[in-house]
Amino acid sequence: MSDASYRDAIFSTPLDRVARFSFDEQVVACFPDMIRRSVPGYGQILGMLGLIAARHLRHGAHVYDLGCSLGAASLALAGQLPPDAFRLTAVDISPAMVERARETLATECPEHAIEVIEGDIRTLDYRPSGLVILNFTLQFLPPEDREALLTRLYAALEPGGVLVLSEKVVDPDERDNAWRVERYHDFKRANGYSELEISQKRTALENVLVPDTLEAHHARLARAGFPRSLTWFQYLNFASLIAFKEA
Ligand SMILES: C[S@@+](CC[C@H](N)C(=O)[O-])C[C@H]1O[C@@H](n2cnc3c(N)ncnc32)[C@H](O)[C@@H]1O
Ligand SMILES: O=C(O)C(=O)C[C@]1(C(=O)O)C=C[C@@H](O)C=C1
Repeated sequence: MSDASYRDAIFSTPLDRVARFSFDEQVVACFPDMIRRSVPGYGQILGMLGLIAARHLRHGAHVYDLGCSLGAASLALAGQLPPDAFRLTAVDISPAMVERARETLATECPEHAIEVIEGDIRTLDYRPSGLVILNFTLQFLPPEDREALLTRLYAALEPGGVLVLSEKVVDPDERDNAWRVERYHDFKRANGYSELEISQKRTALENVLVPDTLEAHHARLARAGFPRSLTWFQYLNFASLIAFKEA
């Protein structure tokens, strides 16, 4: 997938006006490089999805990859589980993402039953599923729409089903939060991003990516119906949670 990807240089030159970040063709063209250089632990999280599925997924159960972008989470599952282990629906609202994800998944894992659909995950009709993946997607929904989606996903999960939720997070302690964000910017610099790129992207993401605290995530998952959730991964201000439906 990354073979056809360009290096992310979107925010490398000064922009008169930094537009709101959007998942358009320009982002699609460099997305694998952008997300790998911008999300600490991204590869490790993808690597765990197959192991989580192997432990929690009933053979042949349905999986959703919501806000799939180029299908990296679906691809990770297909790389780790045989074709008869699951069926999967990957969904994204960006036509440019969906087009590329379709091509990639058809080429890379033709044996697996994976469909890619263009749609809004807030209004989709969900079928009974064993695993739902929200890998850095919920953070892009308006905060007021998040609980309703999780409530619908809880209802769609089969007994024993699990939801994996990866997010950029904020720390409620101002000093701790500042430390994490500063080290995150160091992480970006170490990955080749300039001060200009870091600051212009930050502006572009304002009010587009609205992060919650881990506490807010766990409380919201509980209100949505999940009796238990835990944070299984954290790297600076990026985390992944798993929420369980009772068996
Ligand atoms: C950071 S990317 C997700 C990365 C991807 N899950 C991965 O693991 O590589 C967020 C994605 O969510 C999608 N998205 C945002 N709002 C959405 C919505 N309401 N319905 C469906 N997809 C949405 C965006 O188009 C974008 O592709
Ligand atoms: O670059 C940042 O500051 C990010 O928050 C990274 C992040 C994300 O968390 O989704 C933001 C937008 C792109 O989708 C890729 C990664």
